[in-house]
Parts: sequence; C-alpha cells; structure tokens
Amino acid sequence: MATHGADSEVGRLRTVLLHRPGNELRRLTPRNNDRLLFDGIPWVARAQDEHDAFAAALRDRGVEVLYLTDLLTEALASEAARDGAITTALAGLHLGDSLRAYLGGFLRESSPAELTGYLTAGIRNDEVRGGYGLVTSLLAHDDFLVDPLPNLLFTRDSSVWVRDRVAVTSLAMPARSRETQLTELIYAEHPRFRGTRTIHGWRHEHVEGGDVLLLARGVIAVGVGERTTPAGAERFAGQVFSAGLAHTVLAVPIAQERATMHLDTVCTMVDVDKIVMYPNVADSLQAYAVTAADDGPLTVADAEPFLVAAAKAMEIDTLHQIDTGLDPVTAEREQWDDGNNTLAIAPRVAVAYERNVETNARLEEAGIEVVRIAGSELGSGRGGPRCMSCPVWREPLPAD
Ligand SMILES: NC(=O)NCCC[C@H](N)C(=O)O
Repeated sequence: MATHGADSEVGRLRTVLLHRPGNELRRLTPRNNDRLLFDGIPWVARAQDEHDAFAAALRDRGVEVLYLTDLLTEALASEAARDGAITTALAGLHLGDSLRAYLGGFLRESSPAELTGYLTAGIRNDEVRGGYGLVTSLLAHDDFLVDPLPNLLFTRDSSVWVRDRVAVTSLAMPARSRETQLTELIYAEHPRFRGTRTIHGWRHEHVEGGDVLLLARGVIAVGVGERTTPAGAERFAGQVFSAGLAHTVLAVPIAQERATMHLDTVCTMVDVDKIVMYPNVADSLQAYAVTAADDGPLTVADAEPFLVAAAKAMEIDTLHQIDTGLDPVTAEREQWDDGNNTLAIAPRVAVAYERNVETNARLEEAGIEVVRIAGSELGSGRGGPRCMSCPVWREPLPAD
C-alpha cells in the first residue's frame, strides 16, 4: 500500500492531490461567477497551461502528482460507488421526482469517465435533450440541474491529511458543498486508499481545509471565519484529540471577508519556525489554545496573540514572521493575489505565484527558496499554490 499522511506544513512533499482545471471552468459566466466564487472568467486553456506548469514544477522536485478526476474515475469503476455518487448528486430538491429518475437512468448508462465529467462539470437544463417534463420546461435553459464545481481546483479545501488519517471536510458555501461528496468517495472506494481511516465528513459542522494548518507535530491551527464555524473547529478539535492526532488546536478568529476566507489566505508556513504573514492582520491575529480534557469538555485558554500562542504550543522560542509586500498597499494587493498562500515542498522551499514580487523578495531575504509559477488565470478563483494542492504524503520532519 502507498504511504500517506502529513504531520507538518513543511516536511518534504512526496505526493500531492491536484485538480487540472477542466470543463467546469467553461461554465462560468458574468452572471454566475459570483455565486460560483470566482472573481472573473478565466481563460481556460491558459489556466490549464499554468496548472500544467505548476504540476511540472512539483514533479521536477520529486513530487508524485495525483489528479482528482483520475482517482474519481478509477473509484467509479465499482457499480456501488457509481450508484452512491449518482444518488447524492441528484439529491437536490430542485429536480423533482420525474427529472431525478430520468437523470438517474441517463447517468447510470454513462461510463466512469463520462460520469466523472458530469459530476464535475455539471449538467445544464438545455443539455437534457428535448426537455423532460414540467421541471425542465419551467427552468431556464441555462439553469444547472447538477451544479458545476469550478472550485475543485482548490483541492486543499475538501480534504486534509492529519498524520495517517484523512479528514473529509464540510464546505460552507453551497457552490462547493458537493466537492466533499467526491473526496469522500475517492477515499472510501479507490483501491489506493483502502483501509485509510477518515475523520470529520461532509455531514458534520463546517470545516474547510484552507483553515487547517499543521504548525508542528501535534499542533494544529484552525481558522474560524467565513468558512470554518466555531462549532466546526470544536468538532474537529474533539476528533483529532480522541484519535491522538494532536495535543493542541489553536482556534484563530479571522475576519469574515472574501479577502480572508481561509487562514491560509493570511499566513502559511515556509519553514519549521517561519511563517509568511499579511502584516495588516499580524498584530491583531489572536488564538485560543484548545487542549483535551479527560472525559470532559475541551479546555480553552484565554486568547493570546497568535504568534505567541503558536510558539508556545510548538515549543519553540519564536515563530518568525515574514511579511507580505513592502508597504501596506503593496501588502494588501499581494495578499489579495495570494502572496501568503505558498506551498512548502520542503523546509525553506516554497512554491509561490510569480506576480507577488515584493513578497517573494521578502521570502528570499529570509532564506526561503521560491519556486515561482504563473497564476494570472488560476488566480481568478482567489487561490494560490497552497489552495490548489492537498498534500497526501509529506515526510515527517526529523525529530530534534
Ligand atoms: N484555501 C483557500 O483559500 N482556497 C481558495 C478557495 C477559493 C474559492 N474560490 C472559494 O471561494 O472557496
């Protein structure tokens, strides 16, 4: 069985799950892009080129790249998996019984690869040939019967490995909630992951992977804001404690705004004791240290500055901050363009968007090797290298 798991943000990356942008991005229009959580309409062919270059940069450094749609198609080889996927995809109350039955029959006849296409790119009303009954007649021609999933690109958010377990997350925005049905299916059905134990799951309170940072072995920061709810953080903490995966969870409130939708939009680890952080929030970022209590409710400490609470839990003197940008305006621009959203592929080696010139210069001054990638089209969904990657296997850091 392949090795899987992660216990830090910076251990050498060996296997990563990506999603190459596909037809789901071709569904975006100026009328639906806000609802589908994109800030623009990407040029799809260019986004694919940029993504291929990202994958190549990872492979060049010895990282195995898994593609979500390949795993999904392979998982859908089983008839039971296909049935389950079709039933959950068609559960929406907007369909009605007749259309659901019709679509169910249609999808059951499709091959695993075709089904992957429908589950990811969705089905528009006018693609149901000739219309079918009252619901298709009354819905607009461009209404989706099955919503497309353009944010699949951001594989970070729909599952997180914590040591040898994988947490299937629970996504807060309706446009994304179906993504975790697909990650759950992959981990449950794909032969590569047979026997993997999972935690959390999409039926639980909201927790998104972009909010979960494995600061050190046993220490996990969880952002709480637009996406991860307080109840989600509490549920997640309870599960990692009872599974023995961590001793401290730092619950970190973040502004409920699009620019800071996840904790990894304001900070990411680039070394065992270095974090790149948006300076405009650095002073105000707080953390509540949560620890397990024997047989009782979780123990919650008073809020402390995030960097202080993190260093204490990580048992290091200082968690060194590297600033995004140069001045407050450049920092704000580069934070928006995912300057903080780096993907460490080893201690002191991080993939970053090339456009964030000042932040990348700060990283290099601090001794971090920056692997630059283009992201002009990929960035239109508001996510950087960390958002676009789910580490499936990172080597553990050497014990000191
Ligand atoms: N971890 C991340 O920050 N992921 C980026 C998610 C972007 C996506 N368009 C969203 O709004 O959910």
